[in-house]
Amino acid sequence: MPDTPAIEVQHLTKRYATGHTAVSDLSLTIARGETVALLGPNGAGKSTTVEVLEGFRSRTSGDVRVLGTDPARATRAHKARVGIVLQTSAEAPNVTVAEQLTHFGTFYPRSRSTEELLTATGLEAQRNTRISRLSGGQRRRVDVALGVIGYPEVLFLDEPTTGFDPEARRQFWDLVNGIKREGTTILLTTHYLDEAAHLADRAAVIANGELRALAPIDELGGAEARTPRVRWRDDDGLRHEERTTDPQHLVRSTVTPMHDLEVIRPSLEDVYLEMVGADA
Ligand SMILES: Nc1ncnc2c1ncn2[C@@H]1O[C@H](COP(=O)(O)OP(=O)(O)OP(=O)(O)O)[C@@H](O)[C@H]1O
Repeated sequence: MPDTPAIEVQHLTKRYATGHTAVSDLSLTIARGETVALLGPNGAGKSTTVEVLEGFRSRTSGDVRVLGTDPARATRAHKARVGIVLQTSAEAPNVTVAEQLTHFGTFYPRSRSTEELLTATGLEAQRNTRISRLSGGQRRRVDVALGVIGYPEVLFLDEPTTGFDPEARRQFWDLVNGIKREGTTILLTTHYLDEAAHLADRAAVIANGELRALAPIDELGGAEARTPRVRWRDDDGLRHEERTTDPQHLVRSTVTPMHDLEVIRPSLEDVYLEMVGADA
């Protein structure tokens, strides 16, 4: 059924045994081939949501489908269509990179060759290196190689570049963009807004277990949130602030002196922080 959305979440609620509601009435639909970034402060409910979608966690109520299947009732055939890159890696430390990739390939009905994966992840030079000897960034690449080994139609990436240096992060983005171009649907959890801006078609902002926004990154918060602000002090030292799409006009048409004049264009971070408010 190619018309089925890749991911469909309707009114998902998860209440833990502690009584804490981690996710509350969350609904979102992700089309096939789309990359969506899940953003939100610590404790917002991102991991809980993703774990329900991965089939690792039960839900209290609501309907969830991944490739048309309820992950709570997933068969082996369904699991083979989904790639998961968790925050913590599960590789065997004493085998080499090539051995690990070849071994995992046997778990899938159709798998990428070890050579293709080594090239795609830039790990050719480490093919005979034991996993325990890899740097954190190299290990993360192995994680991703294992996540995409079975040609997944949906890929879950949970904070994939935490701890990366800026260059490694850029290389990793190239890798993910390549996977994206193959038509893979990606749900990416990240705390880096620049990562979301580079990789995602849309971002879902979650705070306090609730979906606050789901929109293309450059439309998050709506036009109002992106309207520039003009700030100044008058002769008496009083502060003024106005939002306007035409700061030049405002400045020209103000007849009284404007001191400490500033024009502030809200950044993605400003828009995000305003959206998550006191939860950040
Ligand atoms: N097993 C659990 N039992 C009880 N409460 C939990 C459990 N796991 C998570 N929580 C709580 O549910 C809320 C949401 O947690 P979750 O891990 O989904 O947030 P998150 O958005 O992924 O946060 P982070 O960005 O820190 O990873 C938090 O208040 C957390 O303390």
